[in-house]
Amino acid sequence: MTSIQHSKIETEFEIAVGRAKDKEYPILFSYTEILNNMNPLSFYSSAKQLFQGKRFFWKVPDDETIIVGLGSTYTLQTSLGEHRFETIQSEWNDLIKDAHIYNPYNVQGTGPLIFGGFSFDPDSVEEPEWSSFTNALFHLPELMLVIDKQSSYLTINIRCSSIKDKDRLAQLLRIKEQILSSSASENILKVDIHQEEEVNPDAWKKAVANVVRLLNDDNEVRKVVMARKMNVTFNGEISSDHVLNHLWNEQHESFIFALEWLDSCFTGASPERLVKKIGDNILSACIAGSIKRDKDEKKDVALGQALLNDDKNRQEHQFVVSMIQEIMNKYCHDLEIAIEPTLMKMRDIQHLFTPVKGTVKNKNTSILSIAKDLHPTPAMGGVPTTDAMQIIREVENMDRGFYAAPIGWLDYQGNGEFAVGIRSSLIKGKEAFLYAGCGVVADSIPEDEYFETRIKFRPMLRALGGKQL
Ligand SMILES: C=C(O[C@H]1C=CC=C(C(=O)O)[C@@H]1O)C(=O)O
Repeated sequence: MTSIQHSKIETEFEIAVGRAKDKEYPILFSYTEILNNMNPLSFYSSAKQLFQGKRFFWKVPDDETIIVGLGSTYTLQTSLGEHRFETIQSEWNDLIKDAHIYNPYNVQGTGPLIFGGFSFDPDSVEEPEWSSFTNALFHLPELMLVIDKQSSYLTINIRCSSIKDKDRLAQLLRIKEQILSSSASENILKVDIHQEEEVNPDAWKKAVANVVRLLNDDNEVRKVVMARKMNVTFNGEISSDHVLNHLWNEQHESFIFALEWLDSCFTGASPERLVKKIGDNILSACIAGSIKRDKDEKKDVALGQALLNDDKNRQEHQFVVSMIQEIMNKYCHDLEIAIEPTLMKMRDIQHLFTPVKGTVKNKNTSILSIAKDLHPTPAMGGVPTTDAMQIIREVENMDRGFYAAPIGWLDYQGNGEFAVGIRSSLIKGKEAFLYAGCGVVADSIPEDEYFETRIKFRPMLRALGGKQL
């Protein structure tokens, strides 16, 4: 940054401090500038010692938007389950209400933005690995890189109350210079797997069989998504840096995310967008119904055709379409939902996919309201939702934590995007906890569902250096 730009940021900072003094409470100062090209993984890794525990990474399919955050000038969180979406929205509104924002670029993601996620079920019994995560957790980063269609932008955020906070600004500017001049990237797996363990697979298959029985006996409950866990231990501390590198190299079609919090990192490569809101435009996606891939192209096409024509998978998928359609109709006009699903092909698996598009009826609708109403879709919970959630609590015997729940960002202009945190794991010290689930309906076969979840573990397991299941 040149000295002229330095003085510009200082001038803007002083305006923010002046406002904080007038208001007699801290004010958010946010300053965005354009950068020369910056490798997002280097950005994530380069100031690791300073920011570890408070970093995030977000990349959408085909690399169109990448957002990387370092540090947290403010952490928004709530341990309460009730009103957690509203709590985050109102805290965020309070933060940006009087903010002093310098952002001359009309580019998605630039300017102040919070990144984070929610737990799947606030009423589930907490397991120790998730103890530091609350029911909603978002970072407002101190330094943030946004890459949008090849251009890079840097946003600095500071909550300031007096001119003394200029020291933090000076520090962040120094750190920024160091980051921009370094080319740190940690792409080599430095630790080895000590042990890989699928947690109680036989008990899980029995639980699936019990749920299938229940679905056949009960006229009300139609679908329950059942998930299971793998525990992987390493001979050293595992870091999200190299895991992200692997995911990026291998999962181009996915949303790649990492949310660090203290000693843990929730990370994954999800195919599934929950909701995106840019201006008045809303996007969502119905993804449910799965089959494996085959290296032989002809066999792969045949598998895809079999999936498209399979009644059980079409039923699983239709539950998701109906629910998302109902919710989106509440918020949107001009709703467009394809009549027939198509195939979404990922490296390890293919899914039935129906895209959803609409225009928001009320300009002031918060993306968090839509996310709240959509969560959990029948691709993550079941039908009807309340019964399915209760069954999951009773039979799954596991704390899903942030797995299968909304993860993503929202900005100061009401834009944002959330995916569902599947194909994911929680990394903590020398351990990683991997999660995978599948839709169980009346004619599900437990052994097939078990095999499907094995496939769904693969992207994460490979990124961690594990043996192919
Ligand atoms: C719950 C998961 O997948 C969901 C998303 C796509 C397809 C699914 C299925 O075919 O069952 C699941 O509903 C998971 O990957 O852990």
